[in-house]
Amino acid sequence: MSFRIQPAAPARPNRCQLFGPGSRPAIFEKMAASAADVINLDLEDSVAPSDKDSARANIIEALGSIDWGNKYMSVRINGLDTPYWYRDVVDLLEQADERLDQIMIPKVGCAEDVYAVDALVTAIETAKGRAKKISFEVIIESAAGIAHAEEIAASSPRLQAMSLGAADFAASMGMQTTGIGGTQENYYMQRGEDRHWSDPWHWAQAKIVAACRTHGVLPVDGPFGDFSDDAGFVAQAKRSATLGMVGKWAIHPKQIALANEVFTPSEEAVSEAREILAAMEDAKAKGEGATVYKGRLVDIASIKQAEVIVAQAELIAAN
Ligand SMILES: CC(=O)SCCNC(=O)CCNC(=O)[C@H](O)C(C)(C)COP(=O)(O)OP(=O)(O)OC[C@H]1O[C@@H](n2cnc3c(N)ncnc32)[C@H](O)[C@@H]1OP(=O)(O)O
Ligand SMILES: O=CC(=O)O
Ligand SMILES: [Mg+2]
Repeated sequence: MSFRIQPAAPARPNRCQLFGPGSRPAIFEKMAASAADVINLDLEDSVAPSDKDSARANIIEALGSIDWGNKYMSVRINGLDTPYWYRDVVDLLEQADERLDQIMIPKVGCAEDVYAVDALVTAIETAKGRAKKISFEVIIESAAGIAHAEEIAASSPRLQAMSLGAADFAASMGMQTTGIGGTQENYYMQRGEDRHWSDPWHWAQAKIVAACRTHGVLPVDGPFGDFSDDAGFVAQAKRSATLGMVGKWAIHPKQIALANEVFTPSEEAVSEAREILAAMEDAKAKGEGATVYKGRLVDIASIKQAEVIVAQAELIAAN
């Protein structure tokens, strides 16, 4: 470890973030009754410009009137390049009750984008005497966002999570696809007759995970648009979990259980992790730093790997 210790990310479950348009209040009760850890009520791209004002009012009303249980409540505001975002922040902070936990800032391109929202939020919180300091999450979904991922991850003590937004990201990068996440037909390796599909999102996800882990922020995988393709969703989620992401968005209720399952360590993984910790305790008692577990090397680094899995399982069990 560097002399600078890696900060811990917020200790709350974030396996699934369920999205719903703020202009569709009929689904809010269903969102509240779902098994998602985080609820994202949307004011941005799922809301038509003519519905922005009513969607804002719907969300403010619903935050106060619906029983959201222990869900972490986030509202996605409009981007800083629009005329809507300041009104989103002002109305939410002035009118929404303390049930609002977080604001999601989309299309963040640099640390100053977060700074601008932080300044406005801080002024309103102080003026209104709001007891709870709200947190932020950001979406990396542009060329500038991914280029500046690390400075964005360090941009504000309010920042708790960072998602990859595959749809806008693809558009900003000029990628030849209209798919939202998942396998891309033309992204493959060919050897003779054999074709293997590669993962075009991998490098951006890895960059986001590194930026987040450096600064104690939760890395999250964004939307998977084809909600008829469960196997594709699960494969994408498993790749994200393997890379270190803690959760994934659901843009349809059927994706919630899939995300929860992938981002909850299996009983098998947890018991293996506990066995590794026990094997390393035995090794330590014998004055050894390395030993053999099921025919493979485990050493002091294995303790840290196993602890990641046990800590994830304990966090989920406690919530
Ligand atoms: C690229 C991005 O920015 S992604 C993030 C922004 N996008 C969004 O927020 C979109 C969120 N999702 C949706 O709006 C909707 O799920 C849609 C438009 C994709 C599909 O909606 P529908 O056509 O109603 O889907 P469908 O008929 O399969 O719904 C099945 C049931 O789930 C409900 N449902 C649909 N979406 C949601 C949701 N997001 N949350 C909770 N319940 C929902 C429906 O009301 C329906 O309930 P019922 O069985 O009681 O009638
Ligand atoms: O906002 C999400 C995206 O994929 O774009
Ligand atoms: Mg987007």
